[in-house]
Amino acid sequence: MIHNKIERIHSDSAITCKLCMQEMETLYEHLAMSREEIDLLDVPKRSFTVHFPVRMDSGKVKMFIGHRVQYNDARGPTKGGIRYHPELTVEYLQDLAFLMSIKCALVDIPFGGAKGGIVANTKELSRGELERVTRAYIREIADYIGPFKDIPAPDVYTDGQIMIWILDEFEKIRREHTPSIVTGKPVELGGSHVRKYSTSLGGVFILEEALKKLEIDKSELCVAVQGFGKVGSNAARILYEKGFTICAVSDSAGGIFNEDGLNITEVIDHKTRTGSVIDFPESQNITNEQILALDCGILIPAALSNQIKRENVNDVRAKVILELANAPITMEASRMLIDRDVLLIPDILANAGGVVVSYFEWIQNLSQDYWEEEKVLERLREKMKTAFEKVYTICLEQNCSMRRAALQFSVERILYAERLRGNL
Ligand SMILES: NC(=O)c1ccc[n+]([C@@H]2O[C@H](COP(=O)([O-])OP(=O)(O)OC[C@H]3O[C@@H](n4cnc5c(N)ncnc54)[C@H](O)[C@@H]3O)[C@@H](O)[C@H]2O)c1
Repeated sequence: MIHNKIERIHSDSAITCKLCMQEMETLYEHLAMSREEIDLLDVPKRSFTVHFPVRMDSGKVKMFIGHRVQYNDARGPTKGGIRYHPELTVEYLQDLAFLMSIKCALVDIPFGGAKGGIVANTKELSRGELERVTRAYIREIADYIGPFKDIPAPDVYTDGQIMIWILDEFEKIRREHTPSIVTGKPVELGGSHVRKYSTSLGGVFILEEALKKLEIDKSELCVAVQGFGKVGSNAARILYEKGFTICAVSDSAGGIFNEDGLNITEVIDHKTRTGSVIDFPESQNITNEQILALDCGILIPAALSNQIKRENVNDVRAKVILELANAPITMEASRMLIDRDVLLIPDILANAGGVVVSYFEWIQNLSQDYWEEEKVLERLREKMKTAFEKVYTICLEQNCSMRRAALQFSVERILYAERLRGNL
């Protein structure tokens, strides 16, 4: 079950990459980029594969494959997750690392993009094997990572515990404490407050900015959230606490609707008790197709990719869509929504809050000055607000979609850094 979910999230990122790569090709033409500029952006700076033996619980030794891609470091050390997946390929990691470069530039944090991982099915590893595989991988790549070279983070099927094994192995090799080598650590060992809900909160800040631009008061619209996992439930909770009316939420079993609003604190309790949001008292059960078609004003897809497509796009009635999931809307459906003047806030902007708080964790580790939750919140708000302003301005000036504006803005920032360095 868990593994199926991981497969889906893995393929979600593949779809995001594909969509962005398609959009990039039209962007190259739009910006009339030179051959040198395209060539420089087209390839990762460093991309490598390591092979290493690990002793399994059976006593036998098994060979594993690991990859790491450091895409573009013009703006700073590279940053990106480590995922464990049986179908991981270096080509796919290159696309993901490129997207990380774009996201970091978009929210103006001084990092380039990276991505890496191990070809492994974690379902088939014991905890001890998982630890030995992680440590062996880090020994192989230790010369190429570091707080000012490349900083890993959690991704699909890796978590805070794995980050701590990475930290510990790296510190053993270096023989000194280096908490800034990795982000996504538990707060007790150098992690940052807010990290657990940073993606959702970053998206909420962006949504608030969008509503200001549209001169819409939160009391005028209600919100529907598709997906009630880490990202969706935190987004619903934060919006509810801020006084938004959340009229519908859903998970893989289905959704619930109450036009007067749901008490999200109680919905979270109900889901913890029963395993799903459905059958919540004082609400009507609906399907996942129906939630997308509600007359809700604000729609937040926070589940899987490809949820809104040609077949159902005409049913969508929201005025604002915040893409917290990766690639929840196909390119064709996106165009149709934009033609209908729906404000579509793209995933690369809407869900960038996670990497911003990773950056804050890195700063706190380097300075050994740990921030209160309030300070993290304020600084996250500032970063997201600034990124939104820049993207929205381009969008208005060039009459283009927010996705195009976001990609354009990031690419121009990266190319500018390359020019300053004399690489162009
Ligand atoms: N976790 C992060 O920080 C992060 C960052 C960036 C992007 N994302 C993206 O956000 C999305 C959600 O990630 P998450 O970490 O919350 O995952 P999660 O596994 O915690 O939650 C996924 C939720 O979607 C629900 N779901 C599954 N199938 C569904 C369906 N057909 N209809 C409606 N709901 C369905 C599940 O029941 C669950 O509630 C993914 O696209 C992920 O790539 C997550």
